[in-house]
Amino acid sequence: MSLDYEKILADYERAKEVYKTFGIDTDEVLKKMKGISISLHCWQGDDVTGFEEATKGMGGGGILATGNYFGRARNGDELRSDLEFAMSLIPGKHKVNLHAIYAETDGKKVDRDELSIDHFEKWLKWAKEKDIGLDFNPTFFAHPKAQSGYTLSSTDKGVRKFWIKHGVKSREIASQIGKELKKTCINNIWIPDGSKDFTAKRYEYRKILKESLDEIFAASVDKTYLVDSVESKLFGIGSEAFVVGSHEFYMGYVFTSKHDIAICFDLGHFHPTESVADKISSVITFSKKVLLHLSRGMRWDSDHVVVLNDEVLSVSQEVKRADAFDRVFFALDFFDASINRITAWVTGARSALKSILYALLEPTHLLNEAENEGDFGKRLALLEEFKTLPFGAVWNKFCYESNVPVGSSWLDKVKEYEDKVLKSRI
Ligand SMILES: C[C@H](O)[C@H](O)[C@@H](O)C(=O)CO
Ligand SMILES: [Mn+2]
Repeated sequence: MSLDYEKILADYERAKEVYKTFGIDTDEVLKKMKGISISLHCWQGDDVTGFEEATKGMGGGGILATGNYFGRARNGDELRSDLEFAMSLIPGKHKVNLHAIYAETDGKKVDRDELSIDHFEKWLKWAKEKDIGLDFNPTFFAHPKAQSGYTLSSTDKGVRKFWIKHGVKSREIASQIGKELKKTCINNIWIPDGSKDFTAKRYEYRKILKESLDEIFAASVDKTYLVDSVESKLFGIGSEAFVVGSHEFYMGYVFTSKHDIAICFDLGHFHPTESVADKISSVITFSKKVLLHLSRGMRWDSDHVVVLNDEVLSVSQEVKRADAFDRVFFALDFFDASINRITAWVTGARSALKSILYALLEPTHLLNEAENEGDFGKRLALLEEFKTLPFGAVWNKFCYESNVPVGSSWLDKVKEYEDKVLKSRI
């Protein structure tokens, strides 16, 4: 269903008046929205397969994309074309998040410890053409040297050395990507290390991980555009009893390191009743940057497509209430192979952006006023009133102004692309 411009505009003008009575200038909010970018994870497009011939389908590290929908991107050109198409349906200008396994090596075997910026030339050229930023992730899974379940915390010196070198190379690549594009490039380290069952060696593994990270971060790289970050996890498939890189471990690490390292919170990496939204203000109090991996855990870290749920909304509200959009970076992290992968990207990205818009439209000053007056009933009542403000009309205007389909009409375009492009990949 699409709406015509006059209707979008009329609805918007009415919404603008309503928000004005609550002290919110919707035109200003729309201006802010145009400057907000989220990082689209390339791995939704191919079920985290990557382009390395030797490791394709190897899996591991608890990364599991379930489903068998046709049309998975099989190479860089297909993945870029799918991303480009997805981005044409998402309002705003966004970044693309790469993993090291998306290197393009012209058929040559280049192991992860030998990767360089040259292997990402096509991505760079494409990003320059599109004037978009790229983020980066070393890939510490789906590799023979990760099959023991330990990488940077391995007790095997050879294995550890290999992964440290991969970590160093990845930082170099991310730094160069940032410099080439003149845009921040976040290099996020997530490792799968852990144990399926009880271990008596938790302390030993964590000491080793600390040493490995120290080596990776000691290597000098130009940080003009590079933001380092580390991502924790509570448990994973195959690491149910113990995860070396836990939340406490990384909190300790970033707060004691002399290097400037952000902390990454993945919404699927905590106990289901734990609120990631609540963690943001704690971390930024100490001037640390935060990377968010927006995801949707279904009973566990299942990496379902992001929807506009309470969790995602509260995360955006916390960032808005702290006015921290310059210190908190939004990225998507889910992989669903059971539905059209472009529908997955667009749904997740549009929902993430809706949460940000919803948060920016919140008359937070009225909540603060009520709280300062000690009128907590008013605070609660206002929160409830805000839920039915005409947010949808502002969202539609944002889509319209961004030249992307308004309403659900983007689904027709996905269907066309599916028929024309994806079906031929079967
Ligand atoms: C592929 C990603 O790097 C990965 O999903 C990681 O960020 C994660 O969340 C692992 O559970
Ligand atoms: Mn993640």
